[in-house]
Amino acid sequence: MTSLHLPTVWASALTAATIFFVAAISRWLRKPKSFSVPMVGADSGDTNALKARYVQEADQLLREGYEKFKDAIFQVITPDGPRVFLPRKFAHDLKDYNRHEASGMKALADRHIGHYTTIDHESDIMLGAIKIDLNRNLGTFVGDVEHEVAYCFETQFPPCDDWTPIDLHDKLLRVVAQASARIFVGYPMCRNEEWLDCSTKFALDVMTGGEKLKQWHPYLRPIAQYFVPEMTRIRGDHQRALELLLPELNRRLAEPANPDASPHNDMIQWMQERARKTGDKSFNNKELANLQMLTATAAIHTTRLAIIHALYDLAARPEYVEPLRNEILGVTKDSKGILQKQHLTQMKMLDSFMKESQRHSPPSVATYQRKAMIPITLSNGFHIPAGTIVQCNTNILDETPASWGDPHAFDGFRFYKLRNRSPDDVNKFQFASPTYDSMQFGFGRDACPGRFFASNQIKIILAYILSHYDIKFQDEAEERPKNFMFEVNVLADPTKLVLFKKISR
Ligand code: HEM
Repeated sequence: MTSLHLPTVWASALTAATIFFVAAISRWLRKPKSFSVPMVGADSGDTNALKARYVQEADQLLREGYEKFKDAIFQVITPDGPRVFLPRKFAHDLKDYNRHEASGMKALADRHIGHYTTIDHESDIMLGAIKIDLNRNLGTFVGDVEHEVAYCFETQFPPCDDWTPIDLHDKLLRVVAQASARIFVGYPMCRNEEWLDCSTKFALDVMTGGEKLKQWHPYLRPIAQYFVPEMTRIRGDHQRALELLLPELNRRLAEPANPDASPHNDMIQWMQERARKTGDKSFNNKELANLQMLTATAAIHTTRLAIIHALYDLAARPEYVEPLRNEILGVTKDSKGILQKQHLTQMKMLDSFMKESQRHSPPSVATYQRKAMIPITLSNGFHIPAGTIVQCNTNILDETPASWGDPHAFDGFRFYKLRNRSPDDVNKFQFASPTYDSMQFGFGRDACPGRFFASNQIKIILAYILSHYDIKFQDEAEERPKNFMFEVNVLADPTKLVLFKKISR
């Protein structure tokens, strides 16, 4: 017996020793390049402690940078080396460069070592389908999404006849994924369990796999990727997505051609039409499946997080429930509770609450990040060499304009009041309006193209919850749970449960 197992034991020991040895060399080989700007926390002199602080409390480091250096550019030590943070005003300089000169997508891809995690894939077809087709059709599928949301709550949520604890991270992942899939891949694919599983897990594999692979020196990553399980899964996810989509694509192919109108109005259709019109020869079913995964990755987790933040804010501030519920009932009263596009536009209090929630809990404290694809010189003379990633310090609440009121208070109807100030302000303060003072969706021509869709999805889901459930924390006096940071990303506390109870009618 023992002799039979010896080779296995030796092989495992050798593999472990090799991994340890290669990882040690990997750390030793890494020589971070510094920039000639002041560094936050330099006086502490403890580089490892600074790196750990960046991972767990980047928001505080950026605040320290803001307080110490105010209008000046500074750098922060991170596990990936020093990173340059620009005061928010430099977003004005950067927005004049096009996406091939200063790229948000490339910055994101680099962050998650997109060459390996497969997200370094910029596609005009995908961007066009989101920026143009999705936004143009927003009004037409409010009812479809609402229907899918209702179906999801009926099938995925417990009855909630009495107060029932709900893990929002888990349940809302399903609701958002399915409601988004209704528009991305259409019905009945949006109810395909395997598709939902594949399209939601892919993003998690990209995040986790990327972080694990980043521990290795770039020279070693081509080999190290085979030691990271998530990297293997990512390769499998693409194949699985294609296999799952194929029956749907073949079913559509077999349908009789309709020269007047396609029976489908979804992202599959828009992507295929764009490829046909542009004659893009590289577009095939495999590429379509990849683009669907990328779209889901950009859409689902961001939207889910915004809803969780809003529900935490609502559970901690129950005084907002009644006015919001009244607004929803009021705007839908003539349509027997069935939502239409104009109802979403009319939900101005809800829109304001969402925006205030996002102001306090943005997706990231540095939402404006760009990779310089060419050398760039900022208006103060600071030179950004090609290949460098810079980001703006976009979430310093003290920089809020004085006319917005107390910058640190949570005022759920802050933007509702601002919108009512004058006709010019009606659009400026909407949830989906990125401005210099409100960069949660980025800024300029490359600001998030999915923000209008996200705004609708969030409203539909929150309106459903407010109309069907009461919600509260276990301990009613409980404060809003503190957010967690992972580097510059702001995450909602994943341990917190919210109690739901069906409203009796
Ligand atoms: C609450 C939900 C969402 C938030 C907070 C969010 C946030 C962001 C941010 C901050 C950016 C970077 C913008 C910049 O650097 O200027 C971005 C880019 C992007 N988002 Fe979103 N997003 C959300 C939902 C969505 C949805 C639903 C989709 C797809 C339907 C989407 C697709 C994209 C794409 C494709 C980009 C890259 C745009 C480009 O580089 O031109 N996002 N998003």
